[in-house]
Amino acid sequence: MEQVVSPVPADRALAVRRARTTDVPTIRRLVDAYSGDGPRLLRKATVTLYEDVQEFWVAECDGQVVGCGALHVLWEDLAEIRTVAVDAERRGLGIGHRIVEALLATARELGLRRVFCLTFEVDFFARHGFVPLNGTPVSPEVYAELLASYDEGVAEFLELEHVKPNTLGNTRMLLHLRPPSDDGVDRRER
Ligand SMILES: CC(=O)SCCNC(=O)CCNC(=O)[C@H](O)C(C)(C)COP(=O)(O)OP(=O)(O)OC[C@H]1O[C@@H](n2cnc3c(N)ncnc32)[C@H](O)[C@@H]1OP(=O)(O)O
Repeated sequence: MEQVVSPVPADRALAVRRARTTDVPTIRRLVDAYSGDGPRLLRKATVTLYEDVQEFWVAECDGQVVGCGALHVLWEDLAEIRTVAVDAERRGLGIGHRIVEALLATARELGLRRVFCLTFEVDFFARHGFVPLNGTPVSPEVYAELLASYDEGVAEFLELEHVKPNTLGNTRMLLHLRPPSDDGVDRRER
């Protein structure tokens, strides 16, 4: 069930918008900052970031990109939030929560019902209603279809043996989204 997270104070000039190709070098730096030793983010080739740019949202503060996050659709009703990162000097200001809110709004627009994430930041995602889960929340038929994906994140979602070293210590989490009501007002479950 989704939960409402406190907004960033109004005095901060923060905009969360869809990423552009010109943001990729900054996204590259944000990903690199957290994908080294004790990796918190999956390493990504720059070409993959360009290929996936339409999945990304960025947070811009006073004209500077200071955070990013992506929503990767896995199946008809299911997506994954991935690659959420905030500049080390701007952490703890509510930017990460704003990015996740934008990704969840996108998930609802797409008609998705469930959002998965794999993370060390359990409390952060729990604030949005994500709960830990075991296993892979898809039917055996969908599991078999997902095996056809070349995406490494999908391999992590499927808990395939060759990517298990990437995911050690991470928690698998799932959020059930409530669809927007017919009158257009999105009433969140609490
Ligand atoms: C699925 C995945 O992508 S997993 C990978 C997650 N990313 C990483 O691990 C990379 C390294 N970590 C980061 O980049 C960041 O710390 C993130 C993305 C996890 C969080 O981003 P931040 O901008 O620091 O988070 P944000 O400030 O929104 O919230 C963190 C805490 O700051 C505090 N905070 C301070 N000021 C504020 C504010 N104005 N509004 C909201 N929260 C605030 C809160 O205590 C909040 O804690 P809460 O979760 O209990 O609400």
